Amino acid sequence: MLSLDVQLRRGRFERHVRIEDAARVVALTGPSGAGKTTVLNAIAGLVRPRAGHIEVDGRVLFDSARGIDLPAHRRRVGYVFQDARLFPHLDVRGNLLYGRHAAADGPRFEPGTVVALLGIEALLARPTANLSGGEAQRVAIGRALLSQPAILLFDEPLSALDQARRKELIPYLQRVRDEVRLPMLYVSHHAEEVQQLAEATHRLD
Ligand SMILES: Nc1ncnc2c1ncn2[C@@H]1O[C@H](COP(=O)(O)OP(=O)(O)OP(=O)(O)O)[C@@H](O)[C@H]1O
Repeated sequence: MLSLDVQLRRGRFERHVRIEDAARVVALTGPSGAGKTTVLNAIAGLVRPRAGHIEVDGRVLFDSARGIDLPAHRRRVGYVFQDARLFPHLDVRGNLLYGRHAAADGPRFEPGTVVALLGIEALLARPTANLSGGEAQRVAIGRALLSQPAILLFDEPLSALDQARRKELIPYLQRVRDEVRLPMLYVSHHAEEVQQLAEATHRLD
């Protein structure tokens, strides 16, 4: 699970955030500019907190008092953004395998399992340019899983989709939640989405 207690600063924005929750799937909500993306970026190692600590399942990613600050590529964070951010020069298979890592203790997520979980078998040879928004997000989630993450971060992954596509993607997110059983931090503005996906909610005001 996630244990985070950090002092964040981005330009003139400064705030303290503490998330200690026994729940495995936590939604992060709050108004625009409250710092939700900054929290995700701090966990991913893309923003350095001024002070504090970040732990995932007891593994320390950052601890200012102990001088620990793992580089982003060693944090084992799977990050899914609003837009899928797929590589346009690679087909779906190439995107899935791009960030593939063999974890030291053997890969936990295999391509075949991940492809089946997300229902993307038929897309493997497709270029990414003509995927629908929902298909692209499923590929982005698959790519994140194949990097063998210890935690999944979602930054409003449904917000670029229309209502119908949102409804289509929710069951896949629920399957990921229930079958891969990783800690998840899920940023969303939508109460209904939060209620369908998260076990607990942490609000930044
Ligand atoms: N690189 C940066 N330089 C300066 N200020 C920044 C930078 N990145 C973010 N900020 C500021 O930090 C604050 C928090 O931004 P952040 O993107 O984390 O908010 P958010 O809660 O995710 O908002 P939204 O819901 O609109 O995505 C904002 O005031 C933003 O302007």
